[in-house]
Amino acid sequence: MDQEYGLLDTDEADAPGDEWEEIDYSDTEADRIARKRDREFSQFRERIKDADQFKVTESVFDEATYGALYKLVQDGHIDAFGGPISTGKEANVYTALRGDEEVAVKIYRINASDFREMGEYLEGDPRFEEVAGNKKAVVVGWVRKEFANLERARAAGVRVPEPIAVERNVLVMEYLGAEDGRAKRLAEVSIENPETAYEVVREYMYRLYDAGIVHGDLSEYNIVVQDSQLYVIDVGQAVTIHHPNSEDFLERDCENVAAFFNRQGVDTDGDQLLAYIHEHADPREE
Ligand SMILES: Nc1ncnc2c1ncn2[C@@H]1O[C@H](COP(=O)(O)OP(=O)(O)OP(=O)(O)O)[C@@H](O)[C@H]1O
Repeated sequence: MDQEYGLLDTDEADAPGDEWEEIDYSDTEADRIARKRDREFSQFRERIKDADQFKVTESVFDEATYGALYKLVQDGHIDAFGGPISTGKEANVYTALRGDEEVAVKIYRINASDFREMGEYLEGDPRFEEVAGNKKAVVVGWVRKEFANLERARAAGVRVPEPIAVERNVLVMEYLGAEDGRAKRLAEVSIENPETAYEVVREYMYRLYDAGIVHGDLSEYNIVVQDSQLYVIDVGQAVTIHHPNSEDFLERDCENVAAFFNRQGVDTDGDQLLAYIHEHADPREE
């Protein structure tokens, strides 16, 4: 790990001498605790704002995002921030430390997110019925959906990053790495045995569908390789089979995946892959 981490010490406000200046004896104990917490939070926010690794991507953070990061630090899910792994349209992904384990932190930008489109992906999902056309609620629902989809995919036997914590628009998950940084996307590596890789991805697609979900954006860009194993990422937009377009999404995923492996020399196409999944799966209806 040669990544630079900005260590976060949320106890800094406890430094000797710090707590005596502002004591007002008319305060209740609760007032004093609240003021101390406010002070610690603003110090935390200033440190994050000043941190070099966030300067390039500073537009990520609205006030409530600082609050979410602070909560994750206090709850012990993040101890130090590393650098950015990816700056996407809707979310940025950073490395961070949790104890001495490296984790990935995906931060959705409430303002930049195309929440109308996101809202469409929540449609028909019984787990997120209560999320209406409210932008913040949609983004927060989306992140919770990504967390829940990661859990469901894992339970179905699909390799995905282990979800660790979710707080408002921030998701903490297992970091997938290689010797020289983040794990490479399938599109970035030369595949030794495309036939086997195809069979693994086909099995993953079948298992997801059997568990009642469809990825909805599956391609060589959302499958990564760590230690010769394939992992599916970016399951935020994955829908349950209740979604009115779930079959169209499955068909599109099959087209994209089959086209990629076809270019690698595997004799397949979208129709064959779709037929395989339909033939083998008995989707769960919950
Ligand atoms: N858990 C992880 N471990 C390591 N790298 C990750 C992890 N999650 C995401 N990444 C990296 O960050 C990139 C973006 O992640 P992801 O696809 O989840 O976000 P996104 O904002 O939807 O991206 P995009 O806008 O490019 O579709 C991935 O292609 C991958 O390289």
